[in-house]
Amino acid sequence: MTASEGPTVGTLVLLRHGESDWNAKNLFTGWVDVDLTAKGEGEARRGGELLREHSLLPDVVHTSVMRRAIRTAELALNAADRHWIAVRRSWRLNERHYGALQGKNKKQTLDEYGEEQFMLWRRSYDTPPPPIDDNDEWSQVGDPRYALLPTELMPRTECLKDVVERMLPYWYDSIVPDILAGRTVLVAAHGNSLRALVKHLDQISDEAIAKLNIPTGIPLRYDLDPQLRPLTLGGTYLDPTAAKEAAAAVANQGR
Ligand SMILES: O=C(O)[C@@H](CO)OP(=O)(O)O
Repeated sequence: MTASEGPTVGTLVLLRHGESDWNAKNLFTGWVDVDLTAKGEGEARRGGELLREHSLLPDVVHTSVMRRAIRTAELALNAADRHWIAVRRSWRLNERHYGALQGKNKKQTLDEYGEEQFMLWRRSYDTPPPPIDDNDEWSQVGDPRYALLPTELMPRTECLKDVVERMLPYWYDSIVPDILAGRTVLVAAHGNSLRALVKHLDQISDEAIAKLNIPTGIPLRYDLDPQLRPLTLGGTYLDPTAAKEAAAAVANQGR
């Protein structure tokens, strides 16, 4: 980690949702709107306690439009006694759309396609999985929450590059103004949408981002300078030991 000198303009806190039903079942999830497990609810509450213990109290929260992120934000903010802050949501913070892999078991996919193809789909920057069929039971076509989304923006699959491209307009238009106003901003989202944001913030190369995994439920703090560059590259997890272990577990999924 390197630190640069200079004034802080604002503080960003990234929080990946707690364990979901499909994390527990080891299934590719993407845009499927699964709920938190009891363990995931506990992780979300613990995330909020960490915020309180570190006096890191959000003024505003941005979430995806998916239940697991929305509920994580609510549970965490409740635990931090900040349940009353302003909330904004966008599909642009959604998890990466996992295409035809949605609903598939990660271990079975690894066994069927082999390590190289599995990791290409999971962690390469620019290789999306095959697109999901509109009639697939795990397709989001027809989901009312995307009714106003122009058809050409509705993904059928995404690689991380696609996520960076669809996430950045929301970052610049909605999150950055809150940061520049000096607010402490909580973003409650997903493993891959947060990897996309961290890639942008830390200017991580297309190759190196493959190795970065974000643990569930542990707040990651970024203090940003006026150019929105992190004062500490990689940010700071509020519980670094737990974060290291949990990130390694994410990396090993499927095995
Ligand atoms: O299934 C998913 O949508 C994601 C996050 O849970 O998984 P992965 O870490 O394999 O990209």
